[in-house]
Amino acid sequence: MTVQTTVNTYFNYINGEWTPSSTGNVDASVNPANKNEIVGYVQRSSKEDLDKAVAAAKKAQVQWRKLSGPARGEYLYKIANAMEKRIDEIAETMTREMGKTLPEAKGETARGIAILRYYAGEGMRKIGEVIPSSDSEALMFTTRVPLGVVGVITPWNFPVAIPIWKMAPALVYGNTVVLKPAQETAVTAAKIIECMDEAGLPAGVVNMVTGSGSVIGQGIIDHPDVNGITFTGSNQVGKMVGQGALARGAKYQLEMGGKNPVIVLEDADLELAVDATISGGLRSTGQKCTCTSRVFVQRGVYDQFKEKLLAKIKQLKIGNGLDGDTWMGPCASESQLNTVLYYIEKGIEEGATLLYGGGRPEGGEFQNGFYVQPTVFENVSPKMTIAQEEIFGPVLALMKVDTVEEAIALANDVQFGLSASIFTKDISSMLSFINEIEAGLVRINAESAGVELQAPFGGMKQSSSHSREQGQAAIEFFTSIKTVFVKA
Ligand SMILES: NC(=O)C1=CN([C@@H]2O[C@H](COP(=O)(O)OP(=O)(O)OC[C@H]3O[C@@H](n4cnc5c(N)ncnc54)[C@H](O)[C@@H]3O)[C@@H](O)[C@H]2O)C=CC1
Ligand SMILES: O=C(O)CCC(=O)C(=O)O
Repeated sequence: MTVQTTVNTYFNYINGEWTPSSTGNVDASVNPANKNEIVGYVQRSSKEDLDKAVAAAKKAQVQWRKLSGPARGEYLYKIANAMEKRIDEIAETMTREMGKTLPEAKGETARGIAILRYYAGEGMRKIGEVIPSSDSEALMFTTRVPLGVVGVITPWNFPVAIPIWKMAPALVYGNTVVLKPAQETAVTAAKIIECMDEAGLPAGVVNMVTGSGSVIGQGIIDHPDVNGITFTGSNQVGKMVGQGALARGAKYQLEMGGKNPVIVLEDADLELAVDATISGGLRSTGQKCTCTSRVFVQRGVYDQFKEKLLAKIKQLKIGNGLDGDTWMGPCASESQLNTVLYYIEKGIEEGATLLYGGGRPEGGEFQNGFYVQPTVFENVSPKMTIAQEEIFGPVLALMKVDTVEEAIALANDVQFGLSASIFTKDISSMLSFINEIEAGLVRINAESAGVELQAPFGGMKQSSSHSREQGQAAIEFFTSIKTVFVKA
């Protein structure tokens, strides 16, 4: 057992001040690689704390929206610089709090910095266009205005990138923010906010309130002064956010689950397909909404693909994400581990064949962490639970197909439509896939996970609210268009 000497307590950030919750209660954020290690204590806040944060954001918005886009962008550059100085500390905190490996955590933090710089630049780009009026003496154009106060509700799987890809565009387009990060990764979130504070962001422009989803998340949904809500997380909660926001006329944006397919055709580069399936399915312990979970392999290469896949998976080193040779860390929490184990049991119960993994690794350092083995099933039929529901763990379901048409039809036979990949050299198979696949991210000869910050991100069907985040698409959510007609 690790002996800890000091464990920091992290406060809410309200109106530019680090503020303890009025409840006096805190939650321990634990290290999923070693549940005896507490990474920090975070506030278990009340509706009263949230009300203060929303009031601060509302007040600050009056001045913040008056700044020019380039001036707001300058603040984002400063935040990026502050984060860059602390990249190692933030990445290490993320690994200790959430479990992903240190290189992944560092990559994610670097991505957060790049996102801030991207949106800093967006502060200088156009926000409207001139449209010819039918009146030749009039000027007609569009401009954009901020929504006001934006509630940002985020999950634990990308504790830096997701809050930043929501907050950076919110801010640059003139909104103020109340962030409610996942309680599981609230220490990492506090470190991002510390960088915002160090960058001298005016008081109230960004606020953070930590606590339970049912109190603080629901409080954001219901708050009359929160004008827009951007959410990433489970479908169940996403629907509550959407319905609650709609009921009071607030704007909302939801990014939710995936059940992402990979199709491997007979002409595929099998080494590439195997590596991409492993990376797309098992990196971050399968805890990405873009993770590969179903693999449709054409009959002629099925056995070869399976053998290569299993041989490589057997080599993967599971362990603490801080250890240099670890490839896959633990699940992010005990509850996520239990969810993954539940789905593995369900797969076995419903008659799928377990090819590899299926349980918790035993012995030594694994005893105190939320570890699970990478797991591969075959003989999975399309209606089985493990072929339909999001698992959010390192579990792959292999399915044999005869044709590309069959593969695409089965790939589409789920409620989700986030990301999808195909491995082939045949241009007509690629084109059928691009046209027919029901997914917001369509990937050819590349893994299903992998998002570029300058491109639109979002899903079809039940994976999102049909909106897109990131890149220039973000302006659509974080602003309202005004169509202006001017006649002298
Ligand atoms: N699409 C994605 O990126 C993610 C999907 N998930 C899926 O969700 C499952 C459960 O993970 P959770 O962390 O429990 O996700 P969740 O949807 O419960 O949590 C996401 C965020 O919503 C907040 N929240 C929870 N209840 C709320 C409520 N009633 N009102 C408003 N906000 C609320 C949480 O505190 C957190 O900040 C995972 O197993 C996975 O399948 C989880 C995280 C990310
Ligand atoms: O794959 C990525 O980088 C982003 C995935 C994502 O948005 C998520 O898992 O919530």
